Amino acid sequence: MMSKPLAISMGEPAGIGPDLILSLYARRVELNLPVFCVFGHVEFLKARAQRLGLSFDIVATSAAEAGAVFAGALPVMPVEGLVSDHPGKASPLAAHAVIQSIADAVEATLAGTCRGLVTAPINKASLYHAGFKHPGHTEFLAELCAGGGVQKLPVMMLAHGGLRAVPVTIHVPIKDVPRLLTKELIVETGRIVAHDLKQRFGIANPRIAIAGLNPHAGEGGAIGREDLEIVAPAVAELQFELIDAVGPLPADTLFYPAHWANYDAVLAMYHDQALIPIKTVAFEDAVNVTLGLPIVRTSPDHGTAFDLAGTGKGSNKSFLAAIRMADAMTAQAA
Ligand SMILES: NC(=O)C1=CN([C@@H]2O[C@H](COP(=O)(O)OP(=O)(O)OC[C@H]3O[C@@H](n4cnc5c(N)ncnc54)[C@H](O)[C@@H]3O)[C@@H](O)[C@H]2O)C=CC1
Ligand SMILES: NCC(=O)COP(=O)(O)O
Repeated sequence: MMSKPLAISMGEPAGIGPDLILSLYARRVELNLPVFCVFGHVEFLKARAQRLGLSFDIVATSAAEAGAVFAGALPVMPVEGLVSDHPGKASPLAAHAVIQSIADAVEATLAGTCRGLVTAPINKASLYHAGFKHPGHTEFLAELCAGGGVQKLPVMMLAHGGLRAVPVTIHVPIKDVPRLLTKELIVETGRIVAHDLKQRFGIANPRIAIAGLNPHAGEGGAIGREDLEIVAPAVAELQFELIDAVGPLPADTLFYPAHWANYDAVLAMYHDQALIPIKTVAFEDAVNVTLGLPIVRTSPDHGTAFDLAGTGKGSNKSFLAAIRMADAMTAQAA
């Protein structure tokens, strides 16, 4: 039986994502890549491949046929739109196709035609003209997966080996973090992380460290009261639910290797508190994985890298790691 493909959304056409998809496909045999299909614009992908000096067939097909096609040609689930090959120059005209490729890829994954989703980076600013209302994939995927019903809380996790960092608040202005950080949000995030580390990463009893919001986790209330009044009660609630959580711990020393090695995941209180440490130690290798959804979704940890798009000089290691992680997480459905 043909193995089910992973779905890959093409991402921002002016960015590095299409380059990495194409260059990885070119090395599919050497890298022993699992079957994947790209949700994207066929003529654009052909033009970018030509620009990069990559020569292989790119064919419009269906996800059901991807397994049969993959060895000889890159299978593409076509999206329509005005997508042109201008590396580094985002065009709002392409926005519709970029959004549609994500929506189609999610639909195919929810339907079980594809077994998991890997997204290439998007440039949100150029999507807003087309009505995109989300600060990132994470929030958009939660809406798509809800299908008009009640949305689940999507949880962002950046992972490399045993280092896993989760921002509790995600794409929000830093000034809003103290207001948005609630005991309920921390507890629900902790529950989802504990659940998905068990179910999707095979960790029987996940140990979760919870960072404080303030310097020194508030120093007993002297440097901000959120750690006493919000974070500590959330940790107590998680412990009451028999989740192995500790905190609030001072965030500045939490990512010292000998320290984080004691934990399977670190819950950080805001985006940069989680992402700066992991991107500093593992920018080329870390993977962004969304927890709490009915589908598996991974992506490289980096963005559109307009400065490198179309040059062939970008590293494809994080993208490769994202494919490998989605493959491993969905192996039972292959
Ligand atoms: N999952 C997604 O869709 C993501 C999208 N973005 C978007 O990407 C855009 C650009 O964001 P930036 O903060 O500039 O981050 P970026 O990751 O695109 O670039 C930051 C720096 O890292 C370098 N870099 C990035 N990827 C690389 C690679 N594969 N190999 C070698 N060097 C690489 C770039 O050349 C640049 O110097 C923004 O619109 C942002 O929203 C950012 C992160 C994730
Ligand atoms: N910095 C990571 C990031 O912004 C990725 O967001 P998303 O598009 O995966 O939600």
